Amino acid sequence: MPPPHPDAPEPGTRLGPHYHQCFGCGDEVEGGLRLHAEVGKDSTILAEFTVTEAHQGAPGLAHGGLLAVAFDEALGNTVGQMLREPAVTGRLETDFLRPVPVGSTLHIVGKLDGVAGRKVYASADGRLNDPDGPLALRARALFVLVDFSHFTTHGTADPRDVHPDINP
Ligand SMILES: CCCCCCCCCCCCCC(=O)SCCNC(=O)CCNC(=O)[C@H](O)C(C)(C)COP(=O)(O)OP(=O)(O)OC[C@H]1O[C@@H](n2cnc3c(N)ncnc32)[C@H](O)[C@@H]1OP(=O)(O)O
Repeated sequence: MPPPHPDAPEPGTRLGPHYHQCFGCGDEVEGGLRLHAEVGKDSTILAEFTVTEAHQGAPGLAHGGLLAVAFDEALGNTVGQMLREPAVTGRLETDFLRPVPVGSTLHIVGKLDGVAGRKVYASADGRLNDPDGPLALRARALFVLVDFSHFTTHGTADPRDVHPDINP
């Protein structure tokens, strides 16, 4: 494992949305997850979001795909903040261990597991209603480091939309 980038934010730093219209963390998306994140100890990212009625798959229960979005977001933040390089999800694997009811808050801890060339491995646990609550989900992901042009070539991004810190 490489050490975190020298410019990686310090533990305790609150991380705002990386993009205001991001479904995972944006504050301008109706029904979005509005996931909040901060830097934890030992190069972890602590993220949380509260399941609302907009996130249901069955009556009163969170949709599994939306829970996977939360992990994609938390893990993407872990990779991006700790390595300070743009990356995209190549693979995301999620174990659903317990149902997650509407109204509950999911507490996610993401960590880097390794880097091999452009491939970055990361994993996360999600606990119900308390950082020490019952384990509800586990996820593992492979992110691939990309040049910033990925977002301008394939998307409509103005660099400033994605993250002010990674403007060329
Ligand atoms: C900086 C500040 C940051 C701030 C925080 C930001 C927070 C952001 C939070 C956002 C969170 C949300 C985030 C989102 O939702 S990101 C949105 C969802 N993801 C995508 O749209 C990605 C779409 N895919 C692609 O663009 C390309 O396929 C990529 C770029 C991934 C690779 O195409 P590219 O042509 O560039 O590279 P390559 O094909 O030579 O592959 C390179 C290496 O990777 C390995 N590989 C690739 N795919 C897989 C796979 N599926 N399983 C296993 N391995 C895989 C591959 O074998 C090779 O390995 P090796 O042969 O070298 O050993």
